[in-house]
Amino acid sequence: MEASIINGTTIASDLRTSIAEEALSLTRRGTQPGLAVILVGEDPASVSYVTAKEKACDENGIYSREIRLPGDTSEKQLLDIIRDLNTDDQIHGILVQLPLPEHIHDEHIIEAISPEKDVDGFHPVSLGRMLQGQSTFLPCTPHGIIKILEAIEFSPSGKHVVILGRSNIVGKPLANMLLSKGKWGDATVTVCHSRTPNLKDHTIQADLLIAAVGRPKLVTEEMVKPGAVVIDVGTNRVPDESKKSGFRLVGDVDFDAVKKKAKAITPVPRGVGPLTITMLLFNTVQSAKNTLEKKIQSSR
Ligand SMILES: Nc1nc(=O)c2c([nH]1)NC[C@@H]1CN(c3ccc(C(=O)N[C@@H](CCC(=O)O)C(=O)O)cc3)C=[N+]21
Repeated sequence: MEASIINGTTIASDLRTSIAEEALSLTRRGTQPGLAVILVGEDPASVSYVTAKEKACDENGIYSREIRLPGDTSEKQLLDIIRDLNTDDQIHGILVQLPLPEHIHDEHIIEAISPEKDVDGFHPVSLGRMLQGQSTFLPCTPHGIIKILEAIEFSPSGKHVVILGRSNIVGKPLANMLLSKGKWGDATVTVCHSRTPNLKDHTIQADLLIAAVGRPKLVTEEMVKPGAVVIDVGTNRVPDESKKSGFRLVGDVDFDAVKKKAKAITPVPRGVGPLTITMLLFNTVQSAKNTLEKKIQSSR
């Protein structure tokens, strides 16, 4: 039997309905959630992601402020802008689109964002809180993957999950979430990476296989256990002359072959991507809620 194709767009739009309701309710109470998106340079992929994030804000009643800076912006200039946003009452979330130009250190920028506005969940404070199971902003892509698992009613508890990729934004935080105690954790987790020999020996054991490495068709049919759930986080742009844009988006999984073997699989596009943006909206609304809560506390 062929795998069911998980529709990320549908799952995302269901979640966005309640996010938009919360945003409206906060707005009525005088605190419209606001997101600042900073883009340095003109990388076409980054430009299109940033545009998608702003559109999603508009559609769900979240104020968005786009800050586009030239590619030769200095680290100091960028840090000054972040410091202003940290104390800006209209802004509850700050997102600096990665990757940044070579001359800017990602870590310096991420650490300058107030953890209270770190809606990407990349700040060391956010990651530390997550590691200890404290409440915090969860990184959007791993959190989105958990939402997909909830939607398809796949509980990772007691299952063997194999993650391909050890990035700070997907592989590492996701491994931690699936490992943590509770319904959407309690998994046995294996993390593989570019130095793992014999990948297939690991992937073939996976009840849940998650590919987040950025290599088209890395995951082939023979690497997948029959009946596994496969989540494809890859967003690789490959040249395609038949497209107006000149490229096509593909994941890390050989979709057409693997769908014959898996129980369920996410496509690219319209798989994980829409959930990533949704969880960014979720965190921004949560941050506005925290702000309002503090306002109420201090006026008592
Ligand atoms: N500070 C920061 N935070 C991020 O969250 C962040 C980042 N930097 N840098 C780049 C990556 C990538 N990323 C995506 C978000 C949405 C889609 C998405 O919605 N994709 C659509 C299609 C998009 C298209 O067609 O171009 C889909 O898969 O259906 C993809 C990728 C967020 N990132």
